Amino acid sequence: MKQLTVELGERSYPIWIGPGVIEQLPRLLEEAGIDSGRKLFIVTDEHVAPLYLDQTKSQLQDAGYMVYHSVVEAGEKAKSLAVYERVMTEALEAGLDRKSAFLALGGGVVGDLAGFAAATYMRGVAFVQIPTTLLAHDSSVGGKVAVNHPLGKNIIGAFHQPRLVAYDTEFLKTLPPREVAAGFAEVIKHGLIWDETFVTWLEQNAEGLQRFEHDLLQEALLRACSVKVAVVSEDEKERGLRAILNLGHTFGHAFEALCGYETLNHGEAVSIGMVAAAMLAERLGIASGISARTRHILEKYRLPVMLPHAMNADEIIEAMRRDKKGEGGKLVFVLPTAIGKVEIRKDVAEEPVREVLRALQEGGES
Ligand SMILES: NC(=O)c1ccc[n+]([C@@H]2O[C@H](COP(=O)([O-])OP(=O)(O)OC[C@H]3O[C@@H](n4cnc5c(N)ncnc54)[C@H](O)[C@@H]3O)[C@@H](O)[C@H]2O)c1
Ligand SMILES: O=C(O)C(=O)C[C@@H](O)[C@H](O)[C@H](O)COP(=O)(O)O
Ligand SMILES: [Zn+2]
Repeated sequence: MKQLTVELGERSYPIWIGPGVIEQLPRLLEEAGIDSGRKLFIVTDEHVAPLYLDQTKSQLQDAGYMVYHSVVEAGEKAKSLAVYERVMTEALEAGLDRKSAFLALGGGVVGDLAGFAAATYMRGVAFVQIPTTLLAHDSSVGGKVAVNHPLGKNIIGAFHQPRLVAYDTEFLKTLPPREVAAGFAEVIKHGLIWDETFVTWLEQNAEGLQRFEHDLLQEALLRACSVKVAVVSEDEKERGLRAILNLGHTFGHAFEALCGYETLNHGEAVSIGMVAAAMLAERLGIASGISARTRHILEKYRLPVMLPHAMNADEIIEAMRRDKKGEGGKLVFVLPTAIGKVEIRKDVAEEPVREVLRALQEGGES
């Protein structure tokens, strides 16, 4: 197993990646200062629970922890205030105190939800990420935790860093193909914002990576997580640099919200959003020839590059004006200037954005 470290002074923490990490969990918890004898509260979802909850729970119980759990519905709908309230009720009923810890066993939905519960339970308790999706190489690192509001993605949230990320890559073997593709959207994003050589490597190894060939998968996760680690270690609370991790997300979050968090999953919405960002950059004259390559790599990973059905442009723009990166309702985008390089553009005019939205629904551009 390999280790990366998020460097945040006294809140620094390790990310352990590899097959069999879960068997080391009790030791890793001890090393993170979460001693046996404490109460642990695992939040997981209805797909992950039958696969990995018993195994995880019994290892922790054998090591002397008192373990409780909550199983939430699968999918984005669980990132809601209603589900958050239920999780809090169950944690209170289990008698969790300030020395207890929340463990997120699942994908980004469970990670964001459990993390927000941990950030707010008795004003904040310890939190551990045990990611089970490919996409969660991104969501489990960096401490952004949140639930959604019908009017906006991740609007109710906090920054609350985990004490530890324990990423057992064996868990990925049961992921459905659609979720594998969604995970690659954020892997590709980490290349597009930071490192053209990583993008080229992802293009060259697309088949082997999608078959989850061990060495390739390990390398992809380490390279993608390293980008996230570098950015978060420099700008934990998104005062500046961290916003680059939002490539494709101004568009993507609006698409997700307007689908009622149903038709498109996060990775798919970000995929279309990254194509939109590349097209917008070309229209604004800050990049050329990048949208075709962006579209091409995403298609290689079986990701959508067009909106699946008609969406109202006024509503998309209204949702984008509520994006957390913006001030005073201005349209703010992370835009590529080349493959591997991005910049943040504040106060983008509406017309080029509308043109891009039209092209995304009508057949795109060559
Ligand atoms: N906090 C962050 O920095 C950050 C970063 C990226 C994304 N996110 C958030 O993450 C969420 C998306 O995460 P996701 O794509 O992991 O979605 P998810 O958590 O909904 O998981 C996707 C699906 O896969 C199932 N699943 C999970 N692990 C499995 C496994 N090992 N085997 C079989 N099925 C499994 C789940 O039950 C679910 O149906 C979004 O809400 C997004 O906003 C947060
Ligand atoms: O960690 C970050 O910062 C990111 O932007 C990573 C994104 O992939 C992720 O979807 C994040 O939750 C978006 O954050 P938000 O602040 O735009 O809600
Ligand atoms: Zn994302």
